[in-house]
Amino acid sequence: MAASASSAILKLSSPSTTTATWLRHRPLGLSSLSLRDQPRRFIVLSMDAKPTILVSEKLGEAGLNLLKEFANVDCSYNLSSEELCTKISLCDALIVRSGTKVNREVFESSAGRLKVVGRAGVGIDNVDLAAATEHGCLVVNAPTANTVAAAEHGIALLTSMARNIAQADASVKAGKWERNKYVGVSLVGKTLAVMGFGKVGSEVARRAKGLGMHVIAHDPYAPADRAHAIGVELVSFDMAISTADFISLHMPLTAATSKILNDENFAKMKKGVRIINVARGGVIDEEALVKAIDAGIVAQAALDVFTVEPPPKDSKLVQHENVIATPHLGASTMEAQEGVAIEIAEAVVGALKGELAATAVNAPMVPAQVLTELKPYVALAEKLGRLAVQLVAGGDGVKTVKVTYASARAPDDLDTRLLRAMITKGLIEPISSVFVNLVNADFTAKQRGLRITEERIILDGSPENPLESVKVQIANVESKFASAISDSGEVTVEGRVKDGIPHLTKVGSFEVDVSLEGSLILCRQVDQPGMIGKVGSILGEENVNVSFMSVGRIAPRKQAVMAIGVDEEPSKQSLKRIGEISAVEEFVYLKL
Ligand SMILES: NC(=O)c1ccc[n+]([C@@H]2O[C@H](COP(=O)([O-])OP(=O)(O)OC[C@H]3O[C@@H](n4cnc5c(N)ncnc54)[C@H](O)[C@@H]3O)[C@@H](O)[C@H]2O)c1
Ligand SMILES: O=C(O)[C@H](O)COP(=O)(O)O
Repeated sequence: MAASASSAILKLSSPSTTTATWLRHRPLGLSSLSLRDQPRRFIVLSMDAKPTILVSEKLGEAGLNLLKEFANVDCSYNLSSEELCTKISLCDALIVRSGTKVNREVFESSAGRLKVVGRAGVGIDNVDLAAATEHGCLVVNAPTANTVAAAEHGIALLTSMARNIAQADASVKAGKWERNKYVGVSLVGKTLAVMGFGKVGSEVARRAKGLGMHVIAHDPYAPADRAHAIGVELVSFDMAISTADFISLHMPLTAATSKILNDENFAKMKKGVRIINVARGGVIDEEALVKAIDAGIVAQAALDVFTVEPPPKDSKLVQHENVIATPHLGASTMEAQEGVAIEIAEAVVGALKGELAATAVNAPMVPAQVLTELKPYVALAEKLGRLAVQLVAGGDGVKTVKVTYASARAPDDLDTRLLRAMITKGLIEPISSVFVNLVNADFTAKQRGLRITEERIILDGSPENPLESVKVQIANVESKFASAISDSGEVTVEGRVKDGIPHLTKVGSFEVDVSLEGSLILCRQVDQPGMIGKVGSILGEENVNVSFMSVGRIAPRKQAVMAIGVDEEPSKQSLKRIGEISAVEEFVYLKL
């Protein structure tokens, strides 16, 4: 195919604006339909019916009020898993604390309607993140509002364990006066090992220093200077557990931390060590802990969290006289619960409105100002993906896609994750029943064996706009519109944003200029007078409004590609008549 040439533009009506689609979902009220049955039109939720938010555990009043301003709120506590699965198909968002298991079945039962899971707290080990991501469901948490409450509870357990407060209180209430039995141990000068030096761990460390303790910490990912700043030394795991008089656990429950305190590690501890756990029950092998207490290795344990919550009534661990227990109260202060409720309500409402959440757990975080700037480019990216895949003969063969961004911005000043996700959405949705958004785009591409590579072209000049152009190329495929194959052999479409509107500027090697709205007809023809009129009158006869027309040609009277934007879908008969115009060599109709 010859190189590109000049392009003539004929603007016929003014285009309307498009809306960013990073978390677009299927329309409300269609949850009972299968994915395949559902229309391929996506809407931004806030523009349509009021969403429904299910709150499955007690949430602070201030948060509930925020939710109610925006959505129908269903507060249904203590649901069985079956009840949750039944309700979820009618909900757009779910808000939980640690007591609700949001497993794969929940996402499957939602049939695609659930867009956001909000965890009103830190730990997300009760949410199946992989399943959420696969279903394109965003998970957000409230990571900061209960930090101080958890740290204070850790210190409360530490001090009350050291002075036998719980046992002594029970004894006095039972009418006894056992002053010799409840002699405690002092904290000052003792070594506390903080395992997990994150938000809660560092606050515990700070407070323990105030009690005169020597504080060390183990955290493979914590920066040493943050620890030094509060006078804490970061040490190895073995050093921490073998030198400590008190061990306080503050790491998340992950595959790596599951049962990290086990027989082997209890054996390394100092005899008489005391353990505090306000993290997650699963980080301790509870049977091993009972054995370690019975063997005198562990003198006492103070536990707020358990592998199974609530623990069985006859739990040896809970019943042990050297163990004090609280029912997962770390985050339960009035202040923390109000804070958590507001934090999660804002995150969930924001996500439902299509804003990117700062506390997203399973999606890349794109700051709001970047999102605003990228909005028209997001629409462009999705449309280029849709066009490119529809130009492929038998779209299923699409495996290798190259995206080229031309920009005057420095490489680290352009976040392309959102654009890549939207190109992926555009590439996959027209040829499948899969729904793609920012959350599941990379996963879905990988699952379908779609390899997307990205390249940057750095342009000279002032970087007023984030991007000059975006080019999408699909390699190793045939096209149903041969002119869409560029000189280098790929199906190629290129576009840019003009006055906030996405435009198609190149097809194959032909330059065109057509605003990307409605649908598009591409025709290759021998350039000659009267072509625009002929096509325009066929469409006009059936009242199809032409929004844009542009002709890109190699040279006068040689081959040209005409791009025609149409507001309505032309009938098959009209398309056939366009194809029958003698100068038309090939044509294709593409839905945007
Ligand atoms: N009991 C409660 O009510 C309550 C309240 C709040 C938080 N929590 C729990 O406390 C834990 C900490 O919460 P946070 O807000 O401080 O989280 P955080 O993410 O700020 O801190 C966790 C820290 O653990 C570290 N870590 C990860 N793997 C580790 C490992 N193998 N060994 C040592 N450190 C490791 C991380 O680097 C991080 O610094 C979480 O499990 C959370 O669910 C419980
Ligand atoms: O991870 C957390 O935030 C805490 O464990 C609090 O859990 P809760 O919200 O169930 O009290």
